[in-house]
Amino acid sequence: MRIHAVDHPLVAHKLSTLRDARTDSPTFRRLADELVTLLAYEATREVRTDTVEIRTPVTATTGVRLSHPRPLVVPILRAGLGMLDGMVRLLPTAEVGFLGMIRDEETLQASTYANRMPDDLSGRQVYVLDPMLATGGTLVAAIKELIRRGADDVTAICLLTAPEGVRLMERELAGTPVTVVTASIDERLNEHGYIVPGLGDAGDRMYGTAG
Ligand SMILES: O=P(O)(O)OC[C@H]1O[C@H](OP(=O)(O)OP(=O)(O)O)[C@H](O)[C@@H]1O
Ligand SMILES: O=c1cc[nH]c(=O)[nH]1
Ligand SMILES: [Mg+2]
Repeated sequence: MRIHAVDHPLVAHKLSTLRDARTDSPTFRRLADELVTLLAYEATREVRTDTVEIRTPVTATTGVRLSHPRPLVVPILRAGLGMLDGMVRLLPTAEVGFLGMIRDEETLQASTYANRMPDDLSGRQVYVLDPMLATGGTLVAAIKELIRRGADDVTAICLLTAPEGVRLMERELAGTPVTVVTASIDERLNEHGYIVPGLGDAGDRMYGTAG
């Protein structure tokens, strides 16, 4: 497993406003959308392409186009849904699958309540969207399911990650073709499993359901 923390002033600027407890839901959604597009630029660096012949108004030349089969984008509901538009803006021809997962607030164990993805992912590049990698339970379970279905190249885009979650991913997904692209590796988890300094509950902040 590889992890890549994107070091860019625009990412840091947008992330700081996203973290701010005073940022309202509409602004939070807009910033999450903008951030995922910036992270997706890095995350798609190795998207598969084919060489094609093209003709400009001046001459014949070669170009590239995205390979078939098309990449699959999988947002993890709820909060990952807020990253989908920003991702498909860069990959408009991608296919989209859905995983609904929820973390128990007491045990911090993740469970799956919705699963709508192609059964056979053999030879597919997959991009998983989840803003928060905290304990790592959610993302490890999601990626194991993708690999079980045959995915041979998985990239997770997470706005924030915690070192504890990164370590779980490294342990559970050792030797698998998985990359995590993130805007930040934060300090730690608190006693409730929240990322510190973090941004709170991403789903609640995105959809205005906190409190
Ligand atoms: O790394 P973990 O410890 O598993 O935690 C991360 C998960 O927690 C949040 O989802 P949540 O369960 O709050 O669901 P929601 O998106 O519907 O709010 C977040 O969006 C991740 O999916
Ligand atoms: O800090 C955290 C941890 C898990 N899920 C969130 O939404 N936020
Ligand atoms: Mg939540």
